[in-house]
Amino acid sequence: MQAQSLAMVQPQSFCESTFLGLLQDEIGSKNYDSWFKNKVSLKTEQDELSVGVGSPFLLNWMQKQFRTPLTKLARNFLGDSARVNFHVDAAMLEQSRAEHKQQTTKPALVVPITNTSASAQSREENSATVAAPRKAVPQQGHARRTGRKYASLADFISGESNQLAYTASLQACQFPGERFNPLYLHGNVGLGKSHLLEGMYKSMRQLHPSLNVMLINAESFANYFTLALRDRTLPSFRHKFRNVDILLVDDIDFLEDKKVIQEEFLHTFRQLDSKGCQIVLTSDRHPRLLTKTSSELSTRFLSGLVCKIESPDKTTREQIVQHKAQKMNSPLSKSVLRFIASRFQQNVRELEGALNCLETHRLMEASQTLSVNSARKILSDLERDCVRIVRMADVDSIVSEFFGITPEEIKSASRSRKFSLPRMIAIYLTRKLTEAAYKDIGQHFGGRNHSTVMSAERKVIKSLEQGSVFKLALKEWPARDLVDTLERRLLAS
Ligand SMILES: Nc1ncnc2c1ncn2[C@@H]1O[C@H](COP(=O)(O)OP(=O)(O)OP(=O)(O)O)[C@@H](O)[C@H]1O
Repeated sequence: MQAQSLAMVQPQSFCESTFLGLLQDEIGSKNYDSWFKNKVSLKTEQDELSVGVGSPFLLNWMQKQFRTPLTKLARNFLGDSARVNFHVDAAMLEQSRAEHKQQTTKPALVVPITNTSASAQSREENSATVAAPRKAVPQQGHARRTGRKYASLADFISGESNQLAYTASLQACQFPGERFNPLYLHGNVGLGKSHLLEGMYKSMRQLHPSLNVMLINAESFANYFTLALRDRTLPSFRHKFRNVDILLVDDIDFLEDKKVIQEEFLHTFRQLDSKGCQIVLTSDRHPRLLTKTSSELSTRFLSGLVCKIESPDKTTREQIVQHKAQKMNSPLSKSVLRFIASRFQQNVRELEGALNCLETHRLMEASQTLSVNSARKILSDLERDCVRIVRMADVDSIVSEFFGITPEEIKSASRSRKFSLPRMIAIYLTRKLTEAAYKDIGQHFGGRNHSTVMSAERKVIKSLEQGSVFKLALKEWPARDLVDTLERRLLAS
């Protein structure tokens, strides 16, 4: 479209493309491309121009930044009384959510589970990741790329918190099936388990192009299995999964409580294991904490190397943030990056979120950099929105569900270990995650006194400090893993 100068335009009937062309001239192509191109909807009614945007967050920003040029321009079309109003456009909101979801879903390739013999396909075609077929019905024919870029091991920052997992991953890539089999990586959310798995996938395919490497998440495995059952294509399903050379499975905890699928996975596991194929699994918890997984399967997970990934220490966090900022070409200063690393300590996804947030603000302000004070202000807003409130009743239900007892039994007078261990842990978690005082906690847990509550709390702290194991009947759980798992569930509930 020919650019027209804003000043030259006389009141005329509204034409969206002309309006947008003029807007581009007015605010500059960069701003136009960033905030308007395919990102807004326009409607006019009498002297009002309605601008629809894709999120509530954008709404404020657009009002602040662009009301003046939009109003000025709208007057040329709608007359001197022209007004501009902004709203969140439901369709655009939906679309931006869908796009965001697409960008953040992990799987990349769809492997066909068909009746055609997998042996007819080349090994190269078989090396693939498998997407959860929630909507997409598996395609007939060859594996299809969806354009996802895999994380690479070169971008993984190693430090004390993940050194063992990182080294073991490198070893598994170099010597698949020879060193640690299975390799089981576990840790809290956002600590890099999927990153390592994808990195291994990429590296294994480069190092061993003749091997058939499969990366899949457990949910996809379950979905494909269900489809194969429905479509009576179990033989080809089994052929596909039991004929790989390397199997990398993300989020194996997804199979908890899914007996039939666990059974199927066990057979796949056994078959691959018997051939010495490398298997790598990731999970949010230690194999012993997979309480709803058959012991046959969970003991197999324990039979190789189990590595825990911890939250990164300060130095590693700083290195991660710097590395990510560099990859984004962000000019944020070292002090701002260090500030991010000091503020978000639990998981790397949060670090990334904070970095993205600050970088977006910087872009919106069209400034070269950002001061630590502005970063502090922006991130406190972000943190305030993320606070989760845990109630005592939440602790009751999460802890009792884990131990297979009722909330009433936790609060009962019984001193049996079956109830006293869950009670002790529930008291510790209540003290840690709620604002409740000892007296109120005691009251809540069956009218116990202040010193009983303090003593329960102290016992758990001691077990955590000593790295002890909690024993109940025939089961054993590393104290730290058990408490972390319950805490994570509570914070996610
Ligand atoms: N050590 C690291 N170095 C560089 N990036 C990291 C590191 N750890 C995590 N990340 C990044 O943090 C983000 C979250 O990591 P990832 O998705 O692998 O976490 P996860 O442990 O699989 O979490 P979940 O259990 O929620 O799936 C990713 O973008 C990943 O690249």
